[in-house]
Amino acid sequence: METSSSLFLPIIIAFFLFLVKALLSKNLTRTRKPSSDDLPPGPWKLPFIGSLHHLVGGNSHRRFRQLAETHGPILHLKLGEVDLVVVSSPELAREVAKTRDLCFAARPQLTAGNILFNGHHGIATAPHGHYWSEIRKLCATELLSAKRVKSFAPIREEEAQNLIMAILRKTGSPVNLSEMLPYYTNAATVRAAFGREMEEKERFLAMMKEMMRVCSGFALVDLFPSLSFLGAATGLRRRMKKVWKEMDEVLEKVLGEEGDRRREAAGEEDIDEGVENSLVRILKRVKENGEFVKATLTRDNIKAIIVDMFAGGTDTTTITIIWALTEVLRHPKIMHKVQEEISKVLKGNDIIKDHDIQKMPYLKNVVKETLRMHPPGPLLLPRVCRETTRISKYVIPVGTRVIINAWALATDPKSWDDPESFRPERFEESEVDFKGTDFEYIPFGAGRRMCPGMLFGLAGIELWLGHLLYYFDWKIADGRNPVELDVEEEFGLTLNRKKDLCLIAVPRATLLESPLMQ
Ligand code: HEM
Repeated sequence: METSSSLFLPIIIAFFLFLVKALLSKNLTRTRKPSSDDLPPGPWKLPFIGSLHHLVGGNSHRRFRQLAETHGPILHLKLGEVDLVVVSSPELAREVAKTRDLCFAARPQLTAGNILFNGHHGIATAPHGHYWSEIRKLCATELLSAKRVKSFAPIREEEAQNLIMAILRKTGSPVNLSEMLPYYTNAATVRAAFGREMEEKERFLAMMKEMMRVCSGFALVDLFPSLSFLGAATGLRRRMKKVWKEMDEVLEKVLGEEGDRRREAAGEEDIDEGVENSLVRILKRVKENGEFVKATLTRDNIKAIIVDMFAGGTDTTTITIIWALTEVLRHPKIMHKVQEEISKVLKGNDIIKDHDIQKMPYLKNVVKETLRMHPPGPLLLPRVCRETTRISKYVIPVGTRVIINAWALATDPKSWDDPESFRPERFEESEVDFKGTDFEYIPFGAGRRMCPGMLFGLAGIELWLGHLLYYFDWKIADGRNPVELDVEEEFGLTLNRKKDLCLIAVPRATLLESPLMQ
């Protein structure tokens, strides 16, 4: 949700379009009044835009926390025509994502979801129902299961080594890690999804980027659904259709090639294991064999699922590594402790393997602490109330969008000692985990809609971060001390570091003397 001051121009345009429409029809419709006095409290609202002005001038997770400090841990806001409830305490988050999970298991149906993939859903935007529960089951048992994630270990290791060698080639000059990292994290996802490198990888990744850009914008039409012409007036529909057309072309080609390769391989004893194990192959098998009992899996669904894996997985992975690296560089003692831990585990064998990571609890706690302070999805993904219900003593009308401010929960002094300090050791002293049962810490969400890609994401983050910390020391390009790195944020679809992370890599003996150099 974009909340910069640039929000106002589209609002003003929308306001005038609204007036014109109302005057032409001579039927000035009133904004629906709250259905009951029992709605949660919230800040004062203006006609037409509702509470939108309260979100200007800051990232929304921080604005919501400020509003919660004044009005309490459950807030009601009106964003244009849309009712929004934001919860900011572990007890209320538990009510939404556990006690009344079924009531809040739907996602809002937004313009993007209806245009991209011809309205055929992947996972994240799929309405709660048979299709969604079948695909979630498939994620748990096959697509993103622990066994499948483990089977991708060689891909992760190879891409991690490719990343290290690419950085090594730039020794002495600044490396923009915010630009370089996605290339390798995406390459690993491409290989997991399609079973091999992709001919049109550059084009596909550029399309993914454009798709994320189009979707992260402020979609006015989604806040004023009665003014459906806004989608055309703001050019959003046209941009979405254009992106989808190109993305569809690339995906059609990949799916077609995959079929050709299988036909060629039929009869051969050695069918390529990577292709056999790929996410696309599993999905095509499920489609061909009609393995979904209560729903149909279409070709467009397959494309949407693959795009969801990229959209849900690559940005979140890269951002977490960038934040972890930033925090570790700001805390040299932590850096030293991680390097020592990795050395100890490797015992002179200087190539980090996926399975080594399980013996590195401190590195894992660095990642945990990063996800506490800098969750890539600080507000999780929005849910929609499927039937009128209550949270605490307040009425939540059907159709209300509900957001859990996971960042506020994870930085609340009532739950955390010294929450603003980066201290991985706090997880040595506590049992709190991110598996969706400790509601003060839910960076992957909780309940039925919890992230199905947690294991896949963590496996990459831990391995790549381990590589970056073990094989290099780092300096800031402008000569400042790394402890001075800033932690300024920018929130679009995900919570990014505002400035790109540009560093100079200094290869350590661990790299120069390692088998990677042979
Ligand atoms: C650091 C890594 C990641 C983080 C922090 C993260 C976080 C999240 C969060 C907060 C949600 C919403 C949960 C809710 O509403 O309760 C989510 C949903 C989702 N994530 Fe992730 N994610 C990560 C990696 C991945 C990866 C690697 C994939 C796939 C390969 C993935 C695929 C998805 C999908 C498909 C959903 C939608 C689930 C649904 O609506 O049923 N995520 N993720």
